[in-house]
Amino acid sequence: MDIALLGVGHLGEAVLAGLIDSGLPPAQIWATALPAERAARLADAYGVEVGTDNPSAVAEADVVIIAVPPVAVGPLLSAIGPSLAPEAVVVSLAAGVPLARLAERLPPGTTAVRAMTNIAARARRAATALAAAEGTDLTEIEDLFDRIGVTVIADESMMDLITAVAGSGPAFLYYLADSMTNAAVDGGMDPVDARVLIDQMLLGACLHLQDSDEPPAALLERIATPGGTTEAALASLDESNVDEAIRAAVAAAAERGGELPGA
Ligand SMILES: NC(=O)C1=CN([C@@H]2O[C@H](COP(=O)(O)OP(=O)(O)OC[C@H]3O[C@@H](n4cnc5c(N)ncnc54)[C@H](O)[C@@H]3O)[C@@H](O)[C@H]2O)C=CC1
Ligand SMILES: O=C(O)[C@@H]1CCC=N1
Repeated sequence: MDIALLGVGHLGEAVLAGLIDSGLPPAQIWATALPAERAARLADAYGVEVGTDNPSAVAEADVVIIAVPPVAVGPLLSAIGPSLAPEAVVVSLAAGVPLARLAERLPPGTTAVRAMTNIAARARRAATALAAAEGTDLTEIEDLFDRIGVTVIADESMMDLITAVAGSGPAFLYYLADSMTNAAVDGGMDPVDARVLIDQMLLGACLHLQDSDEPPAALLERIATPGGTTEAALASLDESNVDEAIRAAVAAAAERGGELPGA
């Protein structure tokens, strides 16, 4: 399968790195990035063809992955439309750009897919949701995204909410990591030790959560020894309405997905 990856920025580079790490031959990937100096740097770093000419990059591609900002999706699709192979599948990673909008800009009959993934693609631990018109065979695209993590098929009506929890989601954890690290360092902990311990705590907790069939609330109770330190922390979080704040943050991200220029 030949893949074009257009607009390799933060997310695109994570996807590129993950795909190559998964064993996808670099010769099967044609990427684009701007400006030309960035394209050259990426080509050196990953050993793939990286140029700035989108129509040339898609000419041989079976799958075209769009990783440009939402506002740039429409013009990009119009530019590549005439060069797309007749059976090409176009997968947009852009937040908030509906399938209908993709279809409007593509040649009639082109298969369009929305994929919401995240920055953990680099570590091949992305959480990806795919949405497409009813009846679309997503097997090949699912296999492709399975190389860089876990993939689910979703209804398009869920994509803004999925963007909030899966696409933006890692930022919520980095926010927590940042706050905890600052608290540890402010309390006198060595910054290197704080980083090592907090990274490992997050990784271990997430692996345990993924391994367990129990809901997060049940795992949380097991840490909270009656009358102990965790209870004190949880009471403080509740007093600050952190649950409400997280729900509001998810809602704000989802709402923004519906408002993005390009949507
Ligand atoms: N950053 C993330 O963690 C996530 C991002 N997304 C989506 O991925 C897309 C990219 O986001 P980021 O990587 O954060 O943005 P970014 O700004 O880091 O990357 C976009 C890249 O596209 C390039 N670009 C723009 N127009 C181009 C064109 N016509 N041809 C070639 N390259 C072009 C830009 O130079 C830039 O390097 C967005 O649509 C965003 O909604 C989705 C999920 C997670
Ligand atoms: O912040 C954004 O708009 C993109 C989409 C999800 C994560 N980053």
